[in-house]
Amino acid sequence: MDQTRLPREVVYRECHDERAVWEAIKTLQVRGAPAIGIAAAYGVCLGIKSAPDDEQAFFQRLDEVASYLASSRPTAVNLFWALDRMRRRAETLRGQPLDLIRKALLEEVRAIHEEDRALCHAIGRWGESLIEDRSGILTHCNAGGLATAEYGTALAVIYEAVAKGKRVHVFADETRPLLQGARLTAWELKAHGIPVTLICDNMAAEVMKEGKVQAVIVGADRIAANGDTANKIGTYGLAILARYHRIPFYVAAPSSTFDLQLSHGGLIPIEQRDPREVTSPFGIPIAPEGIDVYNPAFDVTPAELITAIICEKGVIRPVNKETIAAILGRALAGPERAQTVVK
Ligand SMILES: CSC[C@@H](O)[C@@H](O)C(=O)COP(=O)(O)O
Repeated sequence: MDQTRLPREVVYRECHDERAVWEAIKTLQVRGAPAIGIAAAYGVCLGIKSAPDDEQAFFQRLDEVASYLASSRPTAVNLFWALDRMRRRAETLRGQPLDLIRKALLEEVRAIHEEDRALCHAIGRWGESLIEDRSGILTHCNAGGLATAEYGTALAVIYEAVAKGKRVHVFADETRPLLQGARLTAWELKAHGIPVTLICDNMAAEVMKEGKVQAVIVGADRIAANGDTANKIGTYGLAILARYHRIPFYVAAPSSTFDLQLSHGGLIPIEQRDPREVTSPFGIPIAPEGIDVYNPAFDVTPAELITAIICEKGVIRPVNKETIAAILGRALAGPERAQTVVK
């Protein structure tokens, strides 16, 4: 689904080669950390369709395609995680017929896709226990079904709480500059019949002060080993506001969003985007021509401001490198750590 067309129209776009997938990721037609990982992994399958019949040239092409897709966006680690997983799967099959490797890679991406669905539902089940009946919940950007295989991360917690009969009211931050909250989260929640009120980003403090918010739940693009979390720009500010108002601040993300190679959030690469997203959102000029613009797409919330991280394996609380390592069940320097293609 081309997310840039929402909420006005639901349009599906077919990608027939890796370039189309790269462009769809870059331009946010497909967006959200898990979703871009899944899309990129499908892009690998498209890119090796016409790879040469010689094994060495095949693997070289596979490397080129994976590196190319990894250059589409820098912050969400799920992208690199999914591409690494595809490359590792291919490596285990060296020496086998190339058609068998192609088939195995398609099976691998289908497994990644299916697993993400299951992970999101598990996140919802763990997170639901943190939500009280009659809660106001504030969320930022879109961490819903649109951003994942299905159900979402932050929104999975809300869907599950509602499924359990809890009465919730969601406040969706509009999420400047690209309005993922207004265009996507408001649309998605409304479609699911969840009560939702759209607010401008600069209204969050007031809404909290008025006692309308009992929890903040957001997704994540990359979580460092100590729990520092990169998510859509504006998330850090919300965490500070939540701390001041004594409101719990939760991050919901699958284990593929953790980057245990990075000891702290200062090492997370932050995507800088086109200034025109700020000066001419959706093609409408709103600022003087030639004005200087700073447009980081993400910020990093320090672990100390995060009440808990909800992942598919459980609730990590307090958030620090020991609790993260314990719940994720792998040593910080273990052999399974991601081999990032490009950062
Ligand atoms: C489950 S999606 C989590 C994050 O990827 C989401 O909160 C976010 O920041 C997405 O940013 P975007 O630039 O729209 O891809």
